[in-house]
Amino acid sequence: MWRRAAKSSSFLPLLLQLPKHDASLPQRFTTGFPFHAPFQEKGGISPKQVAPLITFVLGGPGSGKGTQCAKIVETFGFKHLSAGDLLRREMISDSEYGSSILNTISEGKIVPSEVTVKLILREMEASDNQKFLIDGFPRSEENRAAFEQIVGAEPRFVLFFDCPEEEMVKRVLSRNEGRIDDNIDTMRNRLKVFEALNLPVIDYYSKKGKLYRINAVGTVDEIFEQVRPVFEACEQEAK
Ligand SMILES: Nc1ncnc2c1ncn2[C@@H]1O[C@H](COP(=O)(O)OP(=O)(O)OP(=O)(O)O)[C@@H](O)[C@H]1O
Ligand SMILES: Nc1ccn([C@H]2C[C@H](O)[C@@H](COP(=O)(O)O)O2)c(=O)n1
Ligand SMILES: [Mg+2]
Repeated sequence: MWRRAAKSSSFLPLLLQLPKHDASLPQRFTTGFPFHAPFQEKGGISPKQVAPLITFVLGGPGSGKGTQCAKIVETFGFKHLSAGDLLRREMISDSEYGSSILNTISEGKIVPSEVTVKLILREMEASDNQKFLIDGFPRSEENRAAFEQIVGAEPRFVLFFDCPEEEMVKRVLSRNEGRIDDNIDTMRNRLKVFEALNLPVIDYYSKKGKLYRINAVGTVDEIFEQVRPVFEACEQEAK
């Protein structure tokens, strides 16, 4: 569907650079990671052939995802990939897609999935870390399906920072980081998009038994004390 829509989109040139399946290429260069390879085999397997541990971090705008990710990185050594940060970086780079991303973010809408997945995949491939916190993604069912299709992997678990709207509005409007979407009009749209597109994804992971709901009201440290045991349990499992 996105491909058809993309025909008249200014995102099209970027979409055309997406990795395509080519049986003559090593899988790593076609789908990013050889997720279906026998990861546990001993000997001769490069670090890139270890299955990555992926955690999605979801929640409404201003719910505190980025703030908590910083603490998770510090405590548990994950690589933090914020989809919004990657898009903002692409937006201010020389990329010809910058203005399309800017318009989409200014309106509080969602950038085509394949663009965002490509940016995430590039960072995953460039990283030596095998533990990824993917923040603000997937924002829609389309995001989720594109990740599964292009990267070929699923998250081990998903965090959901559950925060009341009025608290999110208050936090976003006092964030003061110069973000183009930190204004009341864009925030209203972002909240609508969150409810219409993001909540169904959260529901999907809940039904799969992968969702950890975190009460996102309280101090940063209080909230982190709910997050910590999730990662400690994950570390125990890996031993
Ligand atoms: N527990 C908290 N209590 C009060 N303020 C908080 C708390 N956690 C984060 N903040 C502040 O709220 C603002 C939004 O937090 P943050 O950027 O982490 O949210 P986010 O979920 O990543 O938002 P977005 O989706 O817009 O990127 C920041 O200014 C941050 O310092
Ligand atoms: N999966 C994503 C993530 C982000 N965006 C765009 C639209 C968001 O409003 C904006 C800011 O993201 P945040 O920093 O709040 O995570 O970036 C998107 O289109 N798709
Ligand atoms: Mg954020």
